[in-house]
Amino acid sequence: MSTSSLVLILVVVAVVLIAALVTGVVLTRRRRISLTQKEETPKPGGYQAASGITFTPAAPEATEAEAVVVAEAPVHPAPVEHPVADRTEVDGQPGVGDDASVPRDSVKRGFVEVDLPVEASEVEEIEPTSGRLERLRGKLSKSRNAFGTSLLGLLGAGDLDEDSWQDVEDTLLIADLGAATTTEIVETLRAKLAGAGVRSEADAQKLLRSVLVDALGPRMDRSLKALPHAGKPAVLLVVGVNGVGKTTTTGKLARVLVADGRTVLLGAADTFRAAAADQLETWGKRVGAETVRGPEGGDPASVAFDAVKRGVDAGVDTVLIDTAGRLHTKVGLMDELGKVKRVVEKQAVVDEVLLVLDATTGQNGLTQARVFAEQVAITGIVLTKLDGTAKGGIVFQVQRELGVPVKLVGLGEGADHLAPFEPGAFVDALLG
Ligand SMILES: Nc1nc2c(ncn2[C@@H]2O[C@H](COP(=O)(O)OP(=O)(O)OP(=O)(O)O)[C@@H](O)[C@H]2O)c(=O)[nH]1
Repeated sequence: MSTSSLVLILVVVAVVLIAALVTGVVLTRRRRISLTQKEETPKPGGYQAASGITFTPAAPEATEAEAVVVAEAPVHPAPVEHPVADRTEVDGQPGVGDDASVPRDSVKRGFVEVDLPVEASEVEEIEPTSGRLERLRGKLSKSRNAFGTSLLGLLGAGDLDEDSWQDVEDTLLIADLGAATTTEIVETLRAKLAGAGVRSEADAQKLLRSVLVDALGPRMDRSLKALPHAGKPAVLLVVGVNGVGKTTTTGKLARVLVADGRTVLLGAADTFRAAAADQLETWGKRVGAETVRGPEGGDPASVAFDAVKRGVDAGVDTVLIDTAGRLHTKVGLMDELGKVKRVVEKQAVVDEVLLVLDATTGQNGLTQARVFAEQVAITGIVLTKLDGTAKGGIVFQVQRELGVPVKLVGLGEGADHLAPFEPGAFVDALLG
């Protein structure tokens, strides 16, 4: 073999080796890029499961997008906008400076930034809601002294003469049961006492208990319509004149719901009182609930609208709206209340309109109740400050007047001093 043939063979072998090497490198790189892309693609549902389990236990049915927004809700009051329409780049190149737009996955980045452990540790322990009325029965001591004790003393004494029956009637009237309820109760007691053979205070207590419980409409539906339906949150409006305890009740109610594992959003539609929104926001923070508020003196209906919209977008279970209570005798405020309800109803059903009444105001509270009931359909009454009055009998009267059940009672300024109203437990507390 000549030298030139040997050189030719070596050159051919070298070319083949180089070609094989280049092909191998290219194939290897392609394979690695392909693998990296697969790893970056999220597994279906993986993101949703993580956020749902960790942050949204009350809404496992939420879609992936909803779950992410809900997870952000307690810590990011302002909704994360997706300004797709504002995207300025049209050539596929990233914008710079003022032309830069938010990437499509910006919501997920927000989710990563959420500092939940800190927020969670600040959320307070909430007292269990069941049995609260029994636990708080001591708070009704003023009414018990004025009402139960004297009634039992009168009835337990045996046969009652007309003067004693007059005393029974006066006791009921002084306790604010109202004329109609008092007459009804006295007539029932007279009829039953005659045939029941009451000989001791224990007999009298048993009879009195059953008559009073019956007068409180024990079969009225006192459940709070506060659970989501048709994929939307329940919406509750809290109404009443100023100072009765609307904001406090809204805050206490948020705690009750959170204690039951619900997600809550608060709407500060009381834009008339400077501190009301701050007060509500503080209540919200204590249970990790977001508060939507507007400018002071702003349009309450607009705040209520924004709150419900935010609640729907965030997928919360319940939206509680605290309304303004100034000037209840002025047509303006009542018109405003009607407007708040109508505006909210453009987005979701208003499930409850809770009228808050201050039990210490007696007849004045009833006058307020009538004015409010003419404007909006009241679905439930919250009677506050029962701890501060000897006139717990207002419960009987207000239910009778409005034909609407007392659903909750306020028994103190403490954060958990709000109890579901239960006729049996209430009468037991009054009778000792
Ligand atoms: N003792 C007692 N005080 C209560 C109860 N509920 C509310 N309060 C107090 O009543 C006062 C007024 O309560 P708010 O919640 O600010 O009343 P509001 O109706 O929102 O008042 P405006 O915002 O002015 O309309 C506060 O000092 C509350 O602590 C209750 O059940 N018992």
